[in-house]
Amino acid sequence: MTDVQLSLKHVSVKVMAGAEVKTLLSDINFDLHQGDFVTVIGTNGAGKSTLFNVIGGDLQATSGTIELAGDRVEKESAEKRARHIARVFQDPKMGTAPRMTVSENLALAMHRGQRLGLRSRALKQKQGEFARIAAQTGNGLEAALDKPTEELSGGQRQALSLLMATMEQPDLLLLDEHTAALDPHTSQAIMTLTDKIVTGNHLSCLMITHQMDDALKYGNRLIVVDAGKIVADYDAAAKAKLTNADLLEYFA
Ligand SMILES: Nc1ncnc2c1ncn2[C@@H]1O[C@H](COP(=O)(O)OP(=O)(O)OP(=O)(O)O)[C@@H](O)[C@H]1O
Repeated sequence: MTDVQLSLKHVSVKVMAGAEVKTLLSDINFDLHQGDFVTVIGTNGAGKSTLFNVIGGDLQATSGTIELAGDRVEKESAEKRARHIARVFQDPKMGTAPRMTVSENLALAMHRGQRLGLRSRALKQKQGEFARIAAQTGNGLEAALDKPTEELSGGQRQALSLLMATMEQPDLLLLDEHTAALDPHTSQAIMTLTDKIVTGNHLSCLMITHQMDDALKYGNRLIVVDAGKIVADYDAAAKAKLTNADLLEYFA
């Protein structure tokens, strides 16, 4: 576990807010190693999503460098960085094409970039494989392969987003409060699936969550973002000793 998969050095993001310069991220230094599963917590407005946006290229760093899977990417567009990064958002509607069926969505995600084709014969040939993949979710997705995703439950749709995001082993997986819109039971089911996929495939992953129990339970490292800075970084051993109450102090 020594390969650095993501490295941010002196990354700052400043934007103009009216006549004033607003600092969104300030001198972020952070290395993520291959297979690290890091939970990210912090108050509303702390800069967690901004951190994901600057890693993903939706926001450009004002200064500093970002290295991803050995490539310098801080000047690259979000589209170019997408070859390395998969992201799952809070809204289950964001990750799938609503009018397309589950099978069609899986076909689009398969072989990232090289589309499998959406002709019915090609899809039929893959039904067995799609059913096997969908069955991992444990929520009946395999019985809904021919349904448009807009007819799925939020939990099924988010499970599909997660499967699609991770199908081709991204260099980096960004989970942006991906269980926040789900009921507690469904949220836990998606977290169980997330853990299975991330740890089972040894993926490098950053996961933002407001659920302190999940921040403690999952992953091998925990970081705290506050006012645009990483103010705490707990490795697996330190994280194992943390309690819910310790984390809540960051929100006092
Ligand atoms: N493009 C932008 N221009 C100006 N301000 C921005 C921009 N993007 C984010 N901000 C501001 O930066 C701060 C950090 O926002 P961010 O969304 O990263 O917080 P967060 O930690 O993800 O919060 P939450 O937990 O509420 O999702 C906020 O004050 C937000 O309004």
